[in-house]
Amino acid sequence: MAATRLRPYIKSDGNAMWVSLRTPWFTVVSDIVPWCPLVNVKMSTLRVALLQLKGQPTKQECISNASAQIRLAKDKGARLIILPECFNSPYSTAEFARHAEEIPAGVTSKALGKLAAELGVYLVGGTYPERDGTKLYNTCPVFGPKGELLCRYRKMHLFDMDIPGQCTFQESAALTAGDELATFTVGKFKIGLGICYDKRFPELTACYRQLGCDMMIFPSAFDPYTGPLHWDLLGRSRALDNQMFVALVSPARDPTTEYVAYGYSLLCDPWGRVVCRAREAQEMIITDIDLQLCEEVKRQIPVLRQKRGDVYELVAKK
Ligand SMILES: NC(=O)CCC(=O)C(=O)O
Repeated sequence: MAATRLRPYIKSDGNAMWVSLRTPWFTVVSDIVPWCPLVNVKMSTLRVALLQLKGQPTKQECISNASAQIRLAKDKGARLIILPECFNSPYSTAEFARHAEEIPAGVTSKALGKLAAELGVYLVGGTYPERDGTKLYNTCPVFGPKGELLCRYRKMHLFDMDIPGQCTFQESAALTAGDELATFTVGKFKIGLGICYDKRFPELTACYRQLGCDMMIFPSAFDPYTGPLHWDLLGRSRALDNQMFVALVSPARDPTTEYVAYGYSLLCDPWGRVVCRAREAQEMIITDIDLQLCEEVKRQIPVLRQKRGDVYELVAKK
């Protein structure tokens, strides 16, 4: 029997399927090839995994734990996989220098790049302390499916907070602040990067919106004191203001560490809804996000188009 020649067909609900080349566009349903791997894969969707990882005693163990979870995420079909802030070292100003490494020459970048290439995924490497000459940064690298470093984002707003008796942290005592936005694309998705405290600065996410991003990713290690009040609120606000998806990815909560991270990693949609959320322990949350939702919300509530550029303006200087 002669092999059937196929072409992709996108249904009105956005789902894609293969159909015979001979099939007229309007009679497609009767001619579906049932075993086709494209069936039920929406061209506008992206499967995202948020890995809420538990810290481990050594850097090598952190990398091994992350690698095992990344493999699991790939098995579940994730194309974009996100790790938390400071996933391979303690979140501590006293420890940053000891754990810092060059990016992408260091051991963590090499391991993540190799794994991204082996699995063919986009891997947002959470953050780890980066050494560049005499300077240290809190940096989020992104590796593409060929293992290449797609971009890096250096935390721009350093976490200097002092709530006596609750949380005192001075990241600026140990680190230099970055001053560049960083974006990458996965299919049709343009994605912007920030790190934890950065989400308190609405202008930053708005700048990414101006660049055309439909998703923001914030590897984070939020404090358990501010977490219950501000974590959801900030994620949802950035999503709603900018009509985009927002992923907040935390380490698992571990009460035995000096700095305790909040946990509760979550993903918000352009309506400002929390789509899925982890609890406190190590956990993977995985979901499909759909670009059409951004388009729909932008059409239905056109706040982005209705900004009054004649009265006020947001200017990205870099
Ligand atoms: N890692 C961070 O930047 C923590 C930010 C935080 O806890 C906050 O309340 O903001």
